[in-house]
Amino acid sequence: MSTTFNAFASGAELAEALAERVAAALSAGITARGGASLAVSGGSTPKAFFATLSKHDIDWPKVTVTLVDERFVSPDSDRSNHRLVAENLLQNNAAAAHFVPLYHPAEDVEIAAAEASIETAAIGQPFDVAILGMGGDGHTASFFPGGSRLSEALSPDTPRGVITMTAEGAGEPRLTFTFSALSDARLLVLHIEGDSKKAVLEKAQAEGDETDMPIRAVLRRAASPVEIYWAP
Ligand SMILES: O=C1O[C@H](COP(=O)(O)O)[C@@H](O)[C@H](O)[C@H]1O
Repeated sequence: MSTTFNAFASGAELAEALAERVAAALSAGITARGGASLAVSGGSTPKAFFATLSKHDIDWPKVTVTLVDERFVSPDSDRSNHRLVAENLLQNNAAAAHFVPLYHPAEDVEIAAAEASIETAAIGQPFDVAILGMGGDGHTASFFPGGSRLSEALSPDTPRGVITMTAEGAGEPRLTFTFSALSDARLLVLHIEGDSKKAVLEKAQAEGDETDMPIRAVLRRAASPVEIYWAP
């Protein structure tokens, strides 16, 4: 599928433009289907974008927000993507949105993933918007190089849903939507910042094995066009 590269002079300019793009896509989804869905990434990159989007005038009660991936940690952990979203996105006007977490306080991560799959199945699919990030190792969502269930997560034969992942570079066990659940989002964005991430992207765009840099699966065979948003 195609990719487009949108470069901005600063993270603040990127946040404004991306929030504008996402707000328009969510409003279009609400007009067309009565509600809209937004799956967002965690990590350090999206904070400014979240803060900007949270102030947009959207019919937020009709928006369902979930996470692309999550660590198996409770929402009070500073490693929690749920916490990041609660503190930065579900604020201001966006406080009225409906949030569906991936983490559940289950006995183990497999049970949490099963519960997350059931609850997120109620969100209309495909997602109206999915915002992916990318780590310095070329992971996206929790598709980590060397991940315990990487080939299953990336396989087009694996249905939509949430599965577990463990990997050396991942820290805690992870919960992640499968490739099938993310790659056909009506608006599919890869949001990265910094020169080092641009270099990682360029490496991913060159030849090489998908499992070495799982972002390649998205760049090469996502069902939807990938809009890359980058700032230094
Ligand atoms: O582990 C994660 O990392 C990636 C990238 O995070 P960043 O801190 O380098 O921006 C993120 O997209 C993913 O959601 C998160 O769980």
